[in-house]
Order: sequence, then structure tokens, then C-alpha cells
Amino acid sequence: MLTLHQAGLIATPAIAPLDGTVRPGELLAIVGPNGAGKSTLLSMLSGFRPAEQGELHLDGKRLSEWPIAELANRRALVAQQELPGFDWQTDELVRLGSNPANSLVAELLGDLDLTHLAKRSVHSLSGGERQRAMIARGACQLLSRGSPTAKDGGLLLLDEPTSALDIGQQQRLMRQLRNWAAQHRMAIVCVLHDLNLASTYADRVWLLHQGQRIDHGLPSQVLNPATIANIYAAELQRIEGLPLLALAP
Ligand SMILES: Nc1ncnc2c1ncn2[C@@H]1O[C@H](COP(=O)(O)OP(=O)(O)OP(=O)(O)O)[C@@H](O)[C@H]1O
Repeated sequence: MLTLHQAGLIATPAIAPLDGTVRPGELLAIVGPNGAGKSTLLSMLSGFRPAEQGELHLDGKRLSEWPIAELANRRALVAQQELPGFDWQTDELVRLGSNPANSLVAELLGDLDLTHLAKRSVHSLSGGERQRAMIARGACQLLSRGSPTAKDGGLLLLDEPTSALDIGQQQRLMRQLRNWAAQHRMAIVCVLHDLNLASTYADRVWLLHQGQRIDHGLPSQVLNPATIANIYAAELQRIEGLPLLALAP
């Protein structure tokens, strides 16, 4: 479990202090307009950019106090569209940095529709295929961990994981994230631009604007047309009977 106690960043880009928890088994979506600070916040949650005020605790210990190898067993960050430096095969990329059983790698490749690409060079993959491979690598980092004391599936932090995916793959990924959360008691935080994906799949939402979390709670409460139209400066319409928002023509 990740807990924030007035955690924030002072230097630009700043994040105003915030409290909160990310619990095992839940999918939390971070949404907000371009430049709101979503990637910066994710970086703070991962510990890559340490909080400059307040505290973050992961599994009861300050994030900054975990030895780096143990931290890697408990949290994984998949940043936006990174191109791996070396041209591994897809299955080699998935097991990179961890020591997984072959069965886990095969399972994760299957989970993300990559089995037929297992022996392909990563640089030859399409953008969406490579994005799914990087997400599988993040999940593998957590699920292959050897810690006998680990009681949950760790913390998976994903920055815009659906940005390169077609709608079918978006749906399969979001369903898979919910499966991992439920099956492994993984805590998953996703930065999402698609508010309808957040609305459909997230348990809770944090809405960010200009470095501040201005609302948080259930998607149905946070993603209401009036707030979203105001924050995003967009004209919206609600589609009757569906928990969705559409752009007005
Ligand atoms: N090193 C930096 N120096 C100054 N400003 C920065 C720096 N890095 C990021 N910023 C600014 O901080 C703000 C937040 O950036 P961040 O990438 O966290 O936003 P975001 O919400 O993830 O945006 P997007 O939806 O466009 O990906 C942006 O306005 C960005 O230009």
C-alpha cells in the first residue's frame, strides 16, 4: 500500500501537497489536462523524483528508505513510449531486470496478446505492440519478485498505457489491469487521457489541474460534465444511459 501524507514537490514543475492512499487490488486513474502535472506526480509516486515536502510510505516504510533492489520488487514504473536501448527479443525484454519463471513470462505475453511476437526483435514491433511489451515487463518485475514477505502484488505505475493502442487493445489492456489488480492484489495507478476509459475501468480517480489535485473519488462523482468542461475548456454532452462523456459536435 502506498500512503501520501501532504506529499508534494516545490521546484518546477510543482505538485501541491496531497494526502491519499493507493490500495492493493485497486485501479486508480490520474486524469487532467496537458501540463497538469500527471507525469510529474507519477514520478513522485515512484520515488524517481523524491517528494520535497511531506512523506510517502510504501508498505509501511518511507519510500526513500527502501533499498533500491527491494524497491524494484515492490513498484514498477512504465513511462510514456520509451524505446528500449538494446534490441532485445520481446520475451527477453519482458524478463529484463527480473528472474521470472518461464511460465510467468509466457502467461504475461499471453495476457497482453504478445505470444506470437515473443521471438521478434523489439525494434521491429509496432508502437502499440511495443507499448504492451513494456507494460508486460513492468508487471513481470513485480510478479517475479522473490520477497517471501510480500503480501500483495506490488505497485504498478503506468503513464498513458493506452496511448498507442487501438480500441480493442485498449479494452483488453484495461480488463487485464483489473484482472491483475484482483488476482494478484496489485495496486495500479494509470495516467489516462481518455476519461471514458477512466470512467469505465477505474475504481477511483484523481483529477489534477495546474499541479493541484482538485478532486478525487468515484469516477461517477469526479468525472461530471460541468467540472470536466470547466477544467479542460471543452464543450461536452452526456450520452443518456451511459457513464460516458462525448465531445459536443
Ligand atoms: N524540467 C522542467 N522545467 C520546467 N517545467 C517543466 C519541466 N518538466 C516539466 N515541466 C512542465 O511542468 C508541467 C507538468 O508536466 P507533466 O509532464 O507532469 O504534465 P502532464 O500532466 O503529464 O502533461 P501531458 O498530459 O501533456 O503529458 C508542464 O507544464 C511541463 O511543461
